[in-house]
Amino acid sequence: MTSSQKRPLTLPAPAKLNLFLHITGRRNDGYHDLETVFQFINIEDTLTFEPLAEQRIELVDTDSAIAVADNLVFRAAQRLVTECQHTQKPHTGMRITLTKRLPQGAGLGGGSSDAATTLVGLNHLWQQPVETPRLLQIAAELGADVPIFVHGHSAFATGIGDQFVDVEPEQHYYLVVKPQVNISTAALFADADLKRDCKPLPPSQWHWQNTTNVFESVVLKQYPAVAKLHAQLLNYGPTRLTGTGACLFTRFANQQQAIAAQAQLSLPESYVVQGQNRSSLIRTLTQI
Ligand SMILES: C[C@](O)(CO)[C@H](O)COP(=O)(O)OP(=O)(O)OC[C@H]1O[C@@H](n2ccc(N)nc2=O)[C@H](O)[C@@H]1O
Ligand SMILES: Nc1ncnc2c1ncn2[C@@H]1O[C@H](COP(=O)(O)OP(=O)(O)OP(=O)(O)O)[C@@H](O)[C@H]1O
Repeated sequence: MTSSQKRPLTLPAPAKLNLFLHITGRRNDGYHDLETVFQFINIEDTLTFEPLAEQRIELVDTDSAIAVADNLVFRAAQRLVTECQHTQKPHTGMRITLTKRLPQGAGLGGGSSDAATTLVGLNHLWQQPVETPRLLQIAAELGADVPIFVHGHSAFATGIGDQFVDVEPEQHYYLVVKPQVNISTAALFADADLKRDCKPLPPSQWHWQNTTNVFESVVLKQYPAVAKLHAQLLNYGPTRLTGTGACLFTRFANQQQAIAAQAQLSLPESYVVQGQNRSSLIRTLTQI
């Protein structure tokens, strides 16, 4: 480790939207094959990495709601330590301070992005002990949404959401609204009403009009509060669920229109954001 890398390093963990989300089949391992377009947005958690003299991982979490051992940051860091031990690559102890800003259970991938920033950040600080293809495998073991944040570019994804063809969707503004409901990802994937037989689309042929989020109809049926918000937002522009929810996002041509809609509506938690085709993590790392 060079002397400059002994200083604390702060890296972003941005959120994503699923611009659409189809299920093309059910697999034998309990997971589903998906088709989705991931686009990053400019709201993020941050993680600060400070090397420690001792060989241990310490997590300082400003959101005490998640037990340290369950936190995806801690699990990702421990997983990378194990990988370095197996391959006899050098690594040092680290204090990681997580500052949460992204809502949880939102379909914005906050926990997954925190895990990816941990993998990428530690791999950077430890002088790249793990090659990118292996880092992507480790990411997928931590959660289906983690690999896209390691990849760091908007992509049409297949597999469990871990096989990528880069795309450049228009960088619209979105009003992202978090309804006050808690939705279980695993329960929604198990729902009997879920459409699981979408016809595969070539990556170049997806657009808003010929796609949907297959979870949307299930969520709107089960959660009247989300259905009501969805109906209100539709008056302002195309509106869709991200991931398995709970967040809805409405597309706008410019920031002013999104801010005006946010001001007119009496919303729970909401954010005006811009789509980004390179993640803030990758943009930050290329500047270091
Ligand atoms: C819905 C999405 O957010 C779309 O981006 C992701 O597919 C969900 O990714 P995630 O939250 O990282 O999900 P994981 O923690 O890996 O999986 C939670 C549960 O969702 C189900 N699951 C998840 C992803 C997938 N492709 N098929 C599934 O069936 C499985 O039952 C799994 O046990
Ligand atoms: N660092 C973390 N930040 C947020 N959630 C975490 C974290 N570590 C573990 N979790 C757990 O992961 C669950 C999912 O959180 P997350 O914020 O990633 O949801 P999400 O936005 O719905 O993500 P996804 O789109 O991947 O389903 C939470 O219920 C939480 O208990």
